[in-house]
Amino acid sequence: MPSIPMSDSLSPETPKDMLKKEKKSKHETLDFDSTATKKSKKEKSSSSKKDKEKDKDKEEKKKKKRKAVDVGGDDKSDTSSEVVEPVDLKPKKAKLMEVNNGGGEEEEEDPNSLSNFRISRPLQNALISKGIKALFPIQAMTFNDVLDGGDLVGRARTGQGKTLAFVLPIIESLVNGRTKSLRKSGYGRLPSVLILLPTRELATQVHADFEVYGGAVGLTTCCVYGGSPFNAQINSLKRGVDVVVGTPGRVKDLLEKGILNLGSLLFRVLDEADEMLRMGFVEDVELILGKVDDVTKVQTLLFSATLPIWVKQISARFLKASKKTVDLVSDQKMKASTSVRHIVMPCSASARGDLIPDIIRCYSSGGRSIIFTETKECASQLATALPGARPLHGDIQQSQREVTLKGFRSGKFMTLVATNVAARGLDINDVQLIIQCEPPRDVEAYIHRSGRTGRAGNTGVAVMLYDPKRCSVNKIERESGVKFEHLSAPQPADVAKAAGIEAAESIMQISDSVIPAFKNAAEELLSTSGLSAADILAKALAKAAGYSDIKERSLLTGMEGHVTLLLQAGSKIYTPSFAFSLLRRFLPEEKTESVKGFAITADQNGSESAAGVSLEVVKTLPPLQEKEASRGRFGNSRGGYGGGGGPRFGGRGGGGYSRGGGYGGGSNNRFSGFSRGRGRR
Ligand SMILES: Nc1ncnc2c1ncn2[C@@H]1O[C@H](COP(=O)(O)OP(=O)(O)OP(=O)(O)O)[C@@H](O)[C@H]1O
Repeated sequence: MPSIPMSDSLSPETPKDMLKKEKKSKHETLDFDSTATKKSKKEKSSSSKKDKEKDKDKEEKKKKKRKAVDVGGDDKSDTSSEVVEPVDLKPKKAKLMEVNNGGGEEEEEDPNSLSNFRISRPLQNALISKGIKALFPIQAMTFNDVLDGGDLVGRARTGQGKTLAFVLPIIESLVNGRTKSLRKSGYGRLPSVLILLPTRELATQVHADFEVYGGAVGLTTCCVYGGSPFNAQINSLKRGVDVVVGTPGRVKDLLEKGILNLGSLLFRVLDEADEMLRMGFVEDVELILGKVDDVTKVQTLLFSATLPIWVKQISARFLKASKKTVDLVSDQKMKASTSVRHIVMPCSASARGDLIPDIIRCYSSGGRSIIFTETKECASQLATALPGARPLHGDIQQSQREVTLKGFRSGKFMTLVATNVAARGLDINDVQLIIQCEPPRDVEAYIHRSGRTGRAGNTGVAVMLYDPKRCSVNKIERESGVKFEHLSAPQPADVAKAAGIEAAESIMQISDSVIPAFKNAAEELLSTSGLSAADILAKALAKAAGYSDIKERSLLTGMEGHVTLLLQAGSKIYTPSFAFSLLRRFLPEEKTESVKGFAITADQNGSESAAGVSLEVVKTLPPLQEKEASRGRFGNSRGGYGGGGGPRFGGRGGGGYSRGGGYGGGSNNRFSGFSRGRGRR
């Protein structure tokens, strides 16, 4: 859809007969409305209260899983991500009737509860101390096979517990199971387990899991990755460890130096195998796997989000023919997390800095946010621009990366701006919001980035920004199986309303002791300002919330100081120049001059009943024609979307115009634009 940007020069003297009352858009449901969201949240919570009365215990358990974010309004079913048989991570309840004191009482038992698996008491205790009482499906479906010695290829969506799917049966096997007698012990022992992961951050994370759960049963673990000194790793390996977790490059180095010896290996695990391929670790991985002489003595487990040809080849070459494949994604359409609300929002690169804080305000529920950028420079710049944010990318020294991740995990700061270095596997508590500054190059990156939220059965929100004039979200939507919610940028006024409520709450918490000191000034203001007490208080709340002015924001680009208009005509609008000719016909030249860009709406087959031309301010963005569809037709057009130099259309947002007759016949085509608003924040 061509978009018409308009400057605040749209004068009030626009002919009255041209003005048309703002129509209620049929796309209104897409608009961000913080008050509506709040209302639906309240409604939702009140209905859950009723449920609670019915079954208090049940609801209590549910509440533990359902964290602060309410991801859906009442209309969620229309627009939210497609849910394809989500793997239910909540405890399953097989109900057993038991007679107790003469009365029937229901006792609930989870078939995946820890006690139903061959997990020793100390390990069970360690799991329970971390809040884990039952195995997740990928764990339950693989535990016995791994414990009994089988090779395995495992696949499950992000955040569904793939790590413990190998950590737990390996530990149990080494301590109580099949490999107990084979495991080396004593000073200088060779490792029994090798885990390969693509990044240092992931290696550190998996190492931490082995420390907690393996440590509980007396196993020691060492983590080896590049960018950190060799000495500590060498000393640890010389002393002897049971488990080595590392990245392929450093593991290979240690093997070649003769420091790491895989002669006693009982288990090897490739985690995020497809990412190791993508990162170019093919040769290293193959070399490392080839170091084991007798593969019959080693159990090999492979976990991967996708199964590209190399991963299949690796599994054919290095896993036993009897291997089992447990694939909880398989050919299901929905590859991304089903507990995440997937949103796409038009936004130009230059508007990101202003828009992102508002997105965080609207969608993070006060939790952590991770923002993904395509480049390291962009991550650094954005982290500098956003208050309280820190960058994480490959050019940052390893020691600093560790400090940053630690600070983010511990809540020292709540916004991380990262490149794909943080896309895979990172498991950070309470990440409520993922923002992707632009669509990633491949669908896997989308799946993994958005999978940093909505983990372990919790919910989350993933917002992907895109510039409709540069790219499309169709490919990612098609390949990930996600059904995106198309929302436009939250309007600063809506965000400010929510901020005002928070500011009012915080004002009420201020001690009465301040009143005497400020009362005179307040009374003076009241008597001299000419404003009502409510107006003055509104300004004070705005100040407390950090607002000094409020601008409108383009629905097409997220740019502040712009308003989006919708132009409709009774005949097809193929080019911006035709749209401009329409505008010129009805509006003064200076109005058309202020148009800053265009996009063509998707509904090419408009209503034939449209009698003439209308121009109106829109509150919600109608679906846009996809970039692929418009390429060629508008690519070289004069005054294209967001471009300068094209014909312009001036105007201040508000109202619109229409004129009957004129363009009869043909379908009703739409042409929307944005114009400068007035306010300033
Ligand atoms: N059985 C369980 N019960 C409760 N929480 C669990 C269970 N298993 C794992 N978790 C938690 O779920 C979270 C996600 O687990 P994990 O990081 O292993 O997921 P993943 O499938 O490897 O995700 P990704 O594909 O993103 O790497 C972790 O915080 C983990 O502690």
